[in-house]
Amino acid sequence: MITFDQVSVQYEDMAEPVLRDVDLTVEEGELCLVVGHTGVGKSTLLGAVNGLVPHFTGGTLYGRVTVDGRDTAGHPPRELADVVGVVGQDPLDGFVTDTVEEELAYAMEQLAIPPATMRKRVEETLDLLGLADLRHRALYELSGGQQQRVAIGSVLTAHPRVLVLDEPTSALDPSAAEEVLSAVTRLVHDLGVTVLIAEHRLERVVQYADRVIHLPGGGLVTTGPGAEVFRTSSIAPPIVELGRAAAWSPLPLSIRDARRKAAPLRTLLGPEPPPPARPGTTTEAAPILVARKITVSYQRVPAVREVDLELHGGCVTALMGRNGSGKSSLLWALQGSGPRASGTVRVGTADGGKPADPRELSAVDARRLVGLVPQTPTDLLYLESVEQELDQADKESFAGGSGSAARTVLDRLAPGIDDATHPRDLSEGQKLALVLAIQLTAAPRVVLLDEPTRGLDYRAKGELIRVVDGLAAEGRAVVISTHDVEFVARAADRVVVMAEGDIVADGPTTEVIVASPVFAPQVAKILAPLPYLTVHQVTRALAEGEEGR
Ligand SMILES: Nc1ncnc2c1ncn2[C@@H]1O[C@H](COP(=O)(O)OP(=O)(O)OP(=O)(O)O)[C@@H](O)[C@H]1O
Ligand SMILES: Nc1ncnc2c1ncn2[C@@H]1O[C@H](COP(=O)(O)OP(=O)(O)OP(=O)(O)O)[C@@H](O)[C@H]1O
Repeated sequence: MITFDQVSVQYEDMAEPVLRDVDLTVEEGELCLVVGHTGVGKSTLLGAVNGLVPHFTGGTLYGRVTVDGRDTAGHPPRELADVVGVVGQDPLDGFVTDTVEEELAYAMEQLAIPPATMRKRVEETLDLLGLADLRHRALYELSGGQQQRVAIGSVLTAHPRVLVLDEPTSALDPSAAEEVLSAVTRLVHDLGVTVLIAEHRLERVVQYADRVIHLPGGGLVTTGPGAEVFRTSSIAPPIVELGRAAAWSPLPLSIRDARRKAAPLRTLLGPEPPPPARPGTTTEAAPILVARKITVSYQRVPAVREVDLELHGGCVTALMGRNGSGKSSLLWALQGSGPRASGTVRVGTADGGKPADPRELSAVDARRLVGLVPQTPTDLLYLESVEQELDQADKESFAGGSGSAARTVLDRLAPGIDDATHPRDLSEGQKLALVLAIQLTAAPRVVLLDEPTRGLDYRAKGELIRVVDGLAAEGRAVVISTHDVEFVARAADRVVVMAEGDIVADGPTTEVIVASPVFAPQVAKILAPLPYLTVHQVTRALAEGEEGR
């Protein structure tokens, strides 16, 4: 269905080609998972399938890509739209109409599908993706996850024979992600649709993949069954890390298979409580931020309802909850620039002065109290090069800055980004790393991160955890709004769960997520009822057990 014949892609300002002499065949009805580190070329590979690369991205494509027999060199994306449906990383980028219903119908209109069929498919898709209540909503009024659902729905309605999904679940809550992926799997099994998915949260997708396409770097592409590729790959979901640590063979890729193999491991770990998942930072007694009765409404519809929240220095809090439950709205209200219908926010200053409401300060002063990295980080990038962005951040931080603080953070999160690169040309993960670096340079006392792990690979997430640990150790309060349960298991001391604008759970991470069918990480599911969250806890417990003998 898809063939790559000696394909190389070279972008103008890069020394090396992103893809080099790639040969690849994807059969009809196959679901292939595309994996690789940030910036390695996954989006480029996917973009070549519908001609987006190089028709829209620039650069040069050598060799030949065909889809359903059509050569993409001679067919721009528009002429492939009846065969290939594409969902890109940023849903807003792809929207062409104004409302949910219009967007779901748009692709079908272009293909001149009869109105009665269109109606039926729109209704089916609204139900499938839980969008029925939002059908008349303007797209820009939706939460990030709701937008991603629409983007996926608008492609599914056209019933393409090839689906190309670039991180389709990055903004979805865990249940929505599962629903979308099982719907896609149904299309594969029942209709023979061919699917390519690039995804960093492998824990969500490995069990659905027929085959894994691995980009190890250097423009190379290798493929094989998941159980083989993950035996040695440098990126692996927790289930694979656990399987490797326990020497399970063949490597299980579903929770069910892993649980079957895990009985001896459970016995070995025994009844003792696991070692802590995180290095305990000492939490300060007095809160840095106190929010009381925060309410946020849009056109009088409440998104956040009278929420009370206290944030302590040294503590990392994860903010979780379904798409549209009010997480982003709460963060922006705390930071001061978002709408707040009522309620108060008080943030203590570093010098022990009178607590202030960030909403009442100048933007620069507010940013030293509360920093927020938004869900679409590109909103904060407006200069011409990476170097200019970093310099600007250093200038706005402490008294002028030394000119290298922002670069240091960036290099930890995503090494090797050239100063001269235009921020627009960075991969999604690289953009996020840049914005994080810029915000963290101002060293605010309260750091709010909205979905920071979108587009980050495991290595970058590990770095982000170290950065976050560092912030907590310096006595800052950190809040991370996220759907990434594996990240929460490793990064958070406390979990706050929102539902329909209210806080419905608040407690230590282990207590809140271990027994939750939605929020439990893979290790917890595999080892239940033992309260383990991370592979690291398991390997440490095993090592301590060895020493004890
Ligand atoms: N239009 C472009 N012009 C110049 N360079 C580009 C362009 N698009 C991507 N690149 C560069 O090519 C490399 C591969 O980018 P690509 O987006 O394919 O990576 P990726 O594996 O999808 O990354 P991520 O996991 O972060 O999405 C990156 O170094 C990126 O900076
Ligand atoms: N500008 C707006 N106008 C109208 N409604 C809005 C607007 N922004 C958000 N909403 C609605 O408010 C509710 C809360 O949105 P919010 O973005 O805070 O949710 P969230 O928990 O961050 O979601 P996600 O996990 O999908 O990012 C949602 O139902 C959303 O549709």
